[in-house]
Amino acid sequence: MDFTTSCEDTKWWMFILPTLLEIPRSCDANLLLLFIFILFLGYGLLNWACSAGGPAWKNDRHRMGRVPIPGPNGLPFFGSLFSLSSGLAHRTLARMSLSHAASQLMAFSLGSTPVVVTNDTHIAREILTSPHFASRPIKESAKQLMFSRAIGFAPDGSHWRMLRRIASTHLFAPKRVLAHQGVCRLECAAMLSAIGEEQSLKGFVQLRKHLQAASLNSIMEIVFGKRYNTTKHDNEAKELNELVREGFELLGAFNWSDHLPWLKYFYDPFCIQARCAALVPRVKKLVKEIIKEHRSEEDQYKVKDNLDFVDILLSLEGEEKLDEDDMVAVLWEMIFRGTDTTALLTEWTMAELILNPNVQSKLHCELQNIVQNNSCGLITDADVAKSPYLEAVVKETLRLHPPGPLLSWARLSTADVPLSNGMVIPTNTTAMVNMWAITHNPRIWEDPFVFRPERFLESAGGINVDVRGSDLRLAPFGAGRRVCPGKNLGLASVSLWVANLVHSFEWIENGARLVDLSEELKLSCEMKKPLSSMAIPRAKGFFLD
Ligand code: HEM
Repeated sequence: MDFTTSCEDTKWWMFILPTLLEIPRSCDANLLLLFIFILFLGYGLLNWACSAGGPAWKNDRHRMGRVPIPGPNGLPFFGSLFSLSSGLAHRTLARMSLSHAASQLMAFSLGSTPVVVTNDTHIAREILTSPHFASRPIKESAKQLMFSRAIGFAPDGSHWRMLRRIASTHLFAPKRVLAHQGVCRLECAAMLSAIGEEQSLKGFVQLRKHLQAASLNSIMEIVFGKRYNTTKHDNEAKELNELVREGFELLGAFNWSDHLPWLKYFYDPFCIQARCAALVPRVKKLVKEIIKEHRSEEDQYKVKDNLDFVDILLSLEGEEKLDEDDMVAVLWEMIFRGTDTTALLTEWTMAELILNPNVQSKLHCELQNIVQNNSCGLITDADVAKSPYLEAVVKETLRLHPPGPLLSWARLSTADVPLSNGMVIPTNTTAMVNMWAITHNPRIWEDPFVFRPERFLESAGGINVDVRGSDLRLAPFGAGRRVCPGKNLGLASVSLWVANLVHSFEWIENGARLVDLSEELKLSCEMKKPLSSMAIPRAKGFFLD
């Protein structure tokens, strides 16, 4: 059936509708309103009925290429909003793609937002590396929380390129990541000590809060040059913790009015606008205070050898010089992005190691062999680099539990983009890559739901996959020019922490609270039930100094 013709053929009804309804000239306001409503409804129903992909794909936008993009119609006006506003969107989308035979590309509507999603490595590469997908759609909360001025949401252009260059050179370059490892090691030692204490006091450990404290402290030291004691009563640390948590909640919340713009005048169930408006002045106050402290030591950053990111931003000259609000946005984003992902990836890894004690013992053995002659007790970055099994364990966790199953932040097309499969993604379309569906595809990964690090060990017949964006079978950090700039820092921190956690303790399932791998999708995908486990010290005392 040709939908185009049927659509055009039916539209003439809208023009004779008033005659059919025989509206008298003197109709009262109520009748007029009813008439407008019927017209609106009729128009919505027509658009919905005629477009694969739902109401946002009206005017046959899904048919712009040689091959039309398949997808569900969803509901009139709302499209697939109800299916995707809660729960695990990556799993729902994977199911929807399957039922519409749309694994290469599926079109759907989130209210008035046209969206495509792919589960295919080739199409994913085309989207992620296309210069016409180098911008992102921005949520209202992200805009209000100043993220449009920072790297993650800044539109493709000279400002974004400059920010990225500054961050890549001064924060994420391999030399800088190596320099940051001293900080991560310090935080790691403090974390091990706190874990040992909790185990001896309670007989079990709730790991998440230790990981969150370690990652927040590390990133604070790298970015602000400040070390907080989040476990003690430090008011600034408490305030910072609250700001980060509130920000996560606001950015992670599904905001209906992002997709139904008219709704913001009537309905804001999570009070997102009001909460953002209350959060921004608190963030500005805290970050500006830190900038002020750095300014008062201005001549020092010219002679300090280990500069933090505030020092770097303050030292910029000429066209690179940022105004204070831009600096606040960039610094705030780094704290934000650097805290959550590393902590939750470490938690997932430890959960898998507890459920797979044979993998944990094998990893422990390898680490033991590496650090035989190491007297300091802690595993160092140099040791980590010698452990292929550790690398395989982290990769396997990234495959089974990618922290951003839909690559966290989507992309936006800035032109009509023809794909190699004959489909065309029209301009102004939100594009997502379902990395979770790719990493669980049985045609790509044997036994995709089984935790088996050996699949990444060449010595055991496995494959060597680069997770940094060049191989789309496993690209948890995205790919292309907007690939995660913090990937090396993230991987280095997670590897160091996992190595030390396993080297210092034997992790055993807590009989009273079994490990539950249920997911919860917020800004990132985390364990729904925080991990609780027994951590039995392997050697007495060294981490309690
Ligand atoms: C395990 C750790 C991490 C994971 C899994 C992760 C994942 C991601 C993903 C999937 C993206 C989107 C990429 C794309 O669109 O192609 C991203 C972007 C980004 N990430 Fe990460 N990330 C991690 C750690 C970090 C860290 C430690 C930082 C900074 C301290 C960071 C900063 C950023 C920034 C600034 C962007 C936006 C880049 C842009 O739009 O140009 N990430 N990350």
